[in-house]
Amino acid sequence: MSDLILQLKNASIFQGGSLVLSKINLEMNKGDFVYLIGKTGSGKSSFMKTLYGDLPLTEGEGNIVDFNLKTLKEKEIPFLRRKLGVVFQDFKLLPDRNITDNLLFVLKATGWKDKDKMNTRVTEVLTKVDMNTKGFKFPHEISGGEQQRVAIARALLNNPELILADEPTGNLDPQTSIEVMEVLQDLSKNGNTILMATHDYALLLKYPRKTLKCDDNQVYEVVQRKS
Ligand SMILES: Nc1ncnc2c1ncn2[C@@H]1O[C@H](COP(=O)(O)OP(=O)(O)OP(=O)(O)O)[C@@H](O)[C@H]1O
Repeated sequence: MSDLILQLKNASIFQGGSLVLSKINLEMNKGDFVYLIGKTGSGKSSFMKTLYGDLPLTEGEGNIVDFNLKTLKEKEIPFLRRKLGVVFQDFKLLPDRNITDNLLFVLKATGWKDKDKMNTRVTEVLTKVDMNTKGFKFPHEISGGEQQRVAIARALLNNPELILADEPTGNLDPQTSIEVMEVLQDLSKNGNTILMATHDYALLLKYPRKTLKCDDNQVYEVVQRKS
């Protein structure tokens, strides 16, 4: 099996007919961690949306976890999403049920049937983010950082081949951002592949990794200087 998880060749991204990003070229292999940075409105979210099938790719080529983004059909999108773990800035937990039920809901929706296996899987992912003792709590009863850790656990449920994190620390204070970042770093050390959009430069300095910048409709690699 190839280690290539994501490949974009001259991929251009449009919103409402306007060019947002032109001719992106990118390869990500299993285990890579890549940052996507850029000012507000520079196209980070549009880039992410294209990768999880929310925005069609109309120009250039794109392959992600064995799906062709150019020919992706509406009915294939749920199957693409099952191979991706998507984490958003605003956590997107269901407010009307506790943490365990939030995760069980996703397992049910993605075809899991065996109750014991489902409970085991929920325990496994909550343990990875150190939230296993809080499964009975409702989202409003835990902090923002804890909610984001649960959202990461939810993204891990189906063993995704690629984690797409769109400003995962955008709503968190600096200390809590570091706690969430430590979780992502641990996942990366354990072989997970992660693309993270952020505008938090403090995190880039603390955890230097390959960095792509969206600016002036282009995406280019930024080389961080070691001080
Ligand atoms: N649904 C839409 N229809 C039309 N234009 C859009 C739409 N969504 C975003 N845009 C435009 O596309 C450009 C890129 O927006 P995008 O949200 O991808 O940027 P971003 O870098 O993620 O910004 P932010 O950090 O604020 O989320 C902006 O000019 C924005 O106004």
